[in-house]
Amino acid sequence: MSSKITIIKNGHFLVPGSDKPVLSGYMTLENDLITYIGEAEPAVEDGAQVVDGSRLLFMPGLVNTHGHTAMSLLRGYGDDMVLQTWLQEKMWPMEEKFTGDDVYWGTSLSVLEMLKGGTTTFLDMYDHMDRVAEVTEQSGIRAVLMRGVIGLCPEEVQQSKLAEAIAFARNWHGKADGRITTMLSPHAPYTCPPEFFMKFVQAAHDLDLPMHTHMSETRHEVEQNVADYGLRPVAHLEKLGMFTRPSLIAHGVHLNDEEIGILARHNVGVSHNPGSNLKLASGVARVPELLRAGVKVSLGTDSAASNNNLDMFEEMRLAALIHKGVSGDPTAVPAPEALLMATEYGAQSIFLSGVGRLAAGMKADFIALDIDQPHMLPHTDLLSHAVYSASAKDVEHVWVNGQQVVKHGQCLTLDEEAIRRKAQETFESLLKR
Ligand SMILES: N[C@@H](CCSC[C@H]1O[C@@H](n2cnc3c(=O)[nH]cnc32)[C@H](O)[C@@H]1O)C(=O)O
Ligand SMILES: [Zn+2]
Repeated sequence: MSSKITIIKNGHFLVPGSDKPVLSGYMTLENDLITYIGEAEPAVEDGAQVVDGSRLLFMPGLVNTHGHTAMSLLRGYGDDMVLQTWLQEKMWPMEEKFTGDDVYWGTSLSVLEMLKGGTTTFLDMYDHMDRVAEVTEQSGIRAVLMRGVIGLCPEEVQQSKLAEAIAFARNWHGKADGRITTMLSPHAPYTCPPEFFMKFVQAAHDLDLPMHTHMSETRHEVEQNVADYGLRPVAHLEKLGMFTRPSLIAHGVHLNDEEIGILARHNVGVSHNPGSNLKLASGVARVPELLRAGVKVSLGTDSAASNNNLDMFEEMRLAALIHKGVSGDPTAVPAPEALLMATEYGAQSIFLSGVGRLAAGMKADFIALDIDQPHMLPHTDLLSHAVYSASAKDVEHVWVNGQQVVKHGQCLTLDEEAIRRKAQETFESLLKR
């Protein structure tokens, strides 16, 4: 098969953390990989597709490291309540009715929103995961998928959920041209009893897979964990062996210094979800302290039912702003760090190598923003604009694994009209069931 070669000319490219964080020049792609990025014009081969990059800002695709995509169907269905009430009174009763088809359409809605908004990789912890994998295959997006498991049920049900999680992780790891990888994810220490949680740890060892869970999201959770097990959640999960596996925890809002030390020592990543944490009044995670301790902090939206959108630009901006406000230090989480959290650190924290940065040899997962709009001018510092001024609506083009999936704001891989109609119909039918 002949190679597909693309050259982007006269663009601006974001390379946070490098000597030239805003580079003006050229980028070339060959099939699924970036083969060159630099100021000098590379030789163009015959038959290469040429993209005019002027008026566009190219940056790595955003990596959303925590979410429950099908819950977009419940966007706006439970606002202004704390986590436990929101879960028990609003989310769980509705989710109990979700069929595979519902998850298919809810996930399609989310993936459409994410791709159009510049997210090229997402993590999903949910149910009916075969259908989530199906949407991932069709849409061209990259995903780290796992069957989330709540263990507040009889032992036989626990066992069958665990078996399902294992089968899913085994079947789909490396599928869709390598765009899908898998992990194992007990939902949370407060929904999975210790012996059950440990079965996931054992399975993760057997399958050599990383682990993911919700942890230390609310003060109530921490107090309850101490009351039930005599330990705060971090020490509890350490004791259950989770951190003997490569791990990522979602939220980590309520952590003391000792716990931050434990996470750093075991190289455990934290998916920071500022929008969801603010909306559910869970609190503000100690991100500057986590970063200072060397913990890999990435960004996630959580579901659209607690956010209420999947705009990773908003998450990046929130992360860059709230920690300044809370600490009184304007240098807390500066723009390049927020951008790294949304890209390179994100990829690393979900164990994807070769994703998250514009560099030769990396996967061609990148996006282009329209920088000709009033809120993106003048071009003082385009990296600053990407973090402090931009939003999902500015995304003009998106490539994943070398394939263009969004062109001039239109998704090329999904049937947008069908998704719009089905999302509305599905929500209405859920209300009647
Ligand atoms: N229904 C599954 C479990 C699904 S895992 C994903 C779960 O996470 C829940 N969820 C969504 N956001 C949050 C959050 O911020 N904290 C804790 N749980 C959440 C969501 O309602 C969903 O039930 C079972 O059979 O065991
Ligand atoms: Zn969650």
